Amino acid sequence: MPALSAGSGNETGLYEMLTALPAQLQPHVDSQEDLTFLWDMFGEKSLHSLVKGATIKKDEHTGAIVVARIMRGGAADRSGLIHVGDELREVNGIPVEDKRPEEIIQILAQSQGAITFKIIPSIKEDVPSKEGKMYIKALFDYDPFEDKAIPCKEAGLSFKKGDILQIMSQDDATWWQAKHEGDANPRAGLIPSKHFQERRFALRRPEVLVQPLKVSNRKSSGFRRSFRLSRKDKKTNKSMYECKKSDQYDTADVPTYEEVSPYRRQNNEKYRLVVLVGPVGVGLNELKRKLLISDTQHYGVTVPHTTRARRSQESDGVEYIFISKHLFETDVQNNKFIEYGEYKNNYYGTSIDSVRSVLAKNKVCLLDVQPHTVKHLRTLEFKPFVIFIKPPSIERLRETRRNAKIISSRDDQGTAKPFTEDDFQEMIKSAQIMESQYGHLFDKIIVNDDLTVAYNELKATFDKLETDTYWVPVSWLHS
Ligand SMILES: Nc1ncnc2c1ncn2[C@@H]1O[C@H](COP(=O)(O)OP(=O)(O)OP(=O)(O)O)[C@@H](O)[C@H]1O
Repeated sequence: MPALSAGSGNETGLYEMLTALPAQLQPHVDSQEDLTFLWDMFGEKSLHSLVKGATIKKDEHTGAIVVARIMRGGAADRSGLIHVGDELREVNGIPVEDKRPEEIIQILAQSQGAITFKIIPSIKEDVPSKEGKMYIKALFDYDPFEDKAIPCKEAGLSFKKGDILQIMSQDDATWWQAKHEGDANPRAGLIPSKHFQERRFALRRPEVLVQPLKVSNRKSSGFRRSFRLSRKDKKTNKSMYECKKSDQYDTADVPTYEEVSPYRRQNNEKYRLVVLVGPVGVGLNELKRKLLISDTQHYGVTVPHTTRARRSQESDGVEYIFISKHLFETDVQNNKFIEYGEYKNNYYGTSIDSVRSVLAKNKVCLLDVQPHTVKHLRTLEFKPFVIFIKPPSIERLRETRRNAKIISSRDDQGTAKPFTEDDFQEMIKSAQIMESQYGHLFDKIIVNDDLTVAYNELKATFDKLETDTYWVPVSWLHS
């Protein structure tokens, strides 16, 4: 650890901080905002690892060189000797008050052996915080080296969508400090705060986020056997299943971070709802069917509602729940449907109660919906686990789907037809849009290339879901 010794005697509160080994410098750190450089120190206990410790800046008003930021868990933080706002007076006996930060870099770069810092502590007391107890799930990819706003790129923490981060400090409203969950390295890195990132996304949104899920002008998209139904009505080219029309565009959603907590299902709890999402024809029904027949006692699916007349071979509550148009419309008004739509002058829909009834039988409910409805299902009651079934490359689609058939609304009878090249292209395009627009809601992505491989992966995912611990939104854990 850096040693602390008395200052020059007559200056009360003046520190000298000694580091045991030469400092490692970051001479090419960009000088952005008001921050100028980052110094690194070796602690006695980590002689072989470079530990980034703190950043400094020139105070705009006083011109003093002050400590701008202490990286949580780094050597400076663990030494407990320096704090944000402390003034740096000397480096190796050389006064730095009138120096520019770049010149201080030079002094440090030329230093050999132990480095002595002379620091005047700031008067401000550290406010105790609940640091290190908050976890967030990142909903976007972040690379500090691509970020023009970050005050110090080297101090940044890169992460990928879906990573779990432990928040170490929220003292700064713009730049939080965080580390990857489970990372043995105690030092935190800078990440944009939620508020700051939301503002940036909001400014960028026109190109990046608002991309309606409209694939082409072709009126394809089959009538789904599962009553996910078609994406668009054949004649009107309108989505048949809609909760709220505006949801399709999700302009209000700016995915940045979500606070999460670990959750493991207890034996006496209901199963988590499993939501399957994917483009038309990707094989959702096929995978769902295989799961269902693998254990009919364990897996279940919802029974859809319809206003069409019951056929002689059908039973109410088996193929469909048959209800009147009036009742259906009342239920729509009362938000009873997760999705609903109109096909050939009849309504079809999946009700929230139909999901509840599967779960009440102590079964795993397999539900496939359009991705924009997922956010309505993300509740404490359902704790949904969302699986995106993704198509493989177009070459693999051509190879694997040679004998497969798609039910297309281009055919009024809803009969199955072999896949066309257009079907493949639309499937891939639609999957890309789904992933870019809703990828932050997916807990798992399974590529349906070889059916058996995809099924085995799906089955393994289900098995783990029942026993393993997962990060879920904190709001799901407290009623
Ligand atoms: N991995 C695969 N390899 C080969 N054929 C597949 C594969 N997955 C699914 N299929 C076949 O592709 C066709 C479409 O699959 P499926 O009906 O399950 O798609 P879907 O996504 O549920 O679409 P829809 O909701 O329109 O029915 C079926 O003939 C199915 O057997």
